[in-house]
Amino acid sequence: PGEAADEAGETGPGTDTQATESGESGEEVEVDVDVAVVGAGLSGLRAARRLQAQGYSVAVLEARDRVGGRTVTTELAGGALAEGGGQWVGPTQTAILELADELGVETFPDHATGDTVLHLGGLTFTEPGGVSPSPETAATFADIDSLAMTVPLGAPWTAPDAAALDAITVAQWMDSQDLSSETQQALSFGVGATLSAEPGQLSWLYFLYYVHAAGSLDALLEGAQSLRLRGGAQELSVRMADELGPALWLSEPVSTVVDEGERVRVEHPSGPTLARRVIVAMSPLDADRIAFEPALPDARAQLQDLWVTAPGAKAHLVYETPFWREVGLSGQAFGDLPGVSFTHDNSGPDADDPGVLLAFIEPEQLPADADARRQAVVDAMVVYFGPSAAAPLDYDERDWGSEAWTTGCVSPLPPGVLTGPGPALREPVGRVHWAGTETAGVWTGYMDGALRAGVRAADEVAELSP
Ligand SMILES: Cc1cc2nc3c(=O)[nH]c(=O)nc-3n(C[C@H](O)[C@H](O)[C@H](O)COP(=O)(O)OP(=O)(O)OC[C@H]3O[C@@H](n4cnc5c(N)ncnc54)[C@H](O)[C@@H]3O)c2cc1C
Ligand SMILES: [Mg+2]
Repeated sequence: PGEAADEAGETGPGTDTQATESGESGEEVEVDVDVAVVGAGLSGLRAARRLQAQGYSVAVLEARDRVGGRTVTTELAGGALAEGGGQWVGPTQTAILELADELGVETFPDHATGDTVLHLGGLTFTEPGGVSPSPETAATFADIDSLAMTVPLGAPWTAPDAAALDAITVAQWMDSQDLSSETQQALSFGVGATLSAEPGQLSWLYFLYYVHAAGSLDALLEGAQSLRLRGGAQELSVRMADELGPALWLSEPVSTVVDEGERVRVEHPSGPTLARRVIVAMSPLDADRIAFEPALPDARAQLQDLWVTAPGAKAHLVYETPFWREVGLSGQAFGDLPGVSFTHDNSGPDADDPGVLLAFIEPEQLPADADARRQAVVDAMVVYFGPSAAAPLDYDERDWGSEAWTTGCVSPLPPGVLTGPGPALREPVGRVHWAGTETAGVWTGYMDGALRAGVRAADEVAELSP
């Protein structure tokens, strides 16, 4: 980037001052910034941070009035925090651990010691946490790990037998094996916990790709949930945003991206922003709500049309203390109560922090009225943890199914997508590049993958010296 580009970075988009540099054809091309990044989730912010550090001018355009995308932290009574979106990290998620370190955000161990509450068919009982799987389950998981390693990171469509693996669901694969019901349940639980899907919905190839991207099934089901971030996961985005300064534009939904050949015109309420290149940093389904001119190539358009995301919702209940710990409970409960099937201890790291119970809820199974829904969640907590749960100091709910700018949390792809238009996932279209956790080869679907994708997209753009 030249000096002119740096100047444009100081003034930001939508101003009269424009940088002028030679375009590829030798003609002068006017732009506001070198790179426009659409979306201020972890991926877009990471890309912008990297480009800015290398001297490129950037403008980050975010639809919401906040940064963080699928991570959002809300302060509740007593200073308790609700983690409305992504929250857990693990020891092999080095991209996020390194960034947290760089930004001064500490990690702390997730609390999961103690007995688990099970409530099934009207009966409540407890089970020691950390029960080890049967030898058969362990052997099946090891087989799945080996098969997953044959699926190339970032290019699952090139796996040997990709077409056959992508033609069946996880359920069909399970049926083809001679698995005990315990192993089937363990795998079904894993599919539900990681991708909010039933085994009958999910492509077998996609699941193997997800396992390889995480390193192993154990990394996916255990490791990925072992640490949390002090101050909440959104803090990473808030700190990256602080450093970006005026290059960040909130409440600026991008409606249209016009590739004019030597520059891109990005339309948003106080735009347009003119950039040499654009990084669209969101899931393919969210990107599908932006109009692209000229029209996207067939494969990319088809990918966006076929992409699937699963909604998800979390409720947080604040108590004076984590009272369940005193009676040896972990705060984890699994049960068949409608709409509240899983809970977790989401208290803060310090001894005097209030107690926080997180409930993964299914809003469609709960009353539509907000007060009645809250009461139903509280009632479920009483069933799981006793009368001490009856009067929370505070309550927070986040339903991603009703958020304007996010279609869903994770992407449970059905058969046929990866081996269909899959290769269009990361393929730049003219001057438009793609980030977002869905494009990550390592830890795809996770916050760590979002950061890796941001770095990769930034390097892709820098390599072309925009
Ligand atoms: C409930 C839930 C629980 C999760 N749990 C975990 C977990 O424990 N650990 C983990 O690692 N991951 C978890 N995840 C996944 C993790 O949050 C995501 O992988 C990650 O945050 C994605 O980051 P991203 O930047 O790729 O996308 P996003 O965060 O989705 O960012 C996209 C951004 O683009 C913006 N945008 C959309 N459309 C436009 C437009 N037209 N113009 C401008 N801006 C636009 C959006 O507002 C958003 O800010 C969870 C997600 C959810 C929802
Ligand atoms: Mg479309």
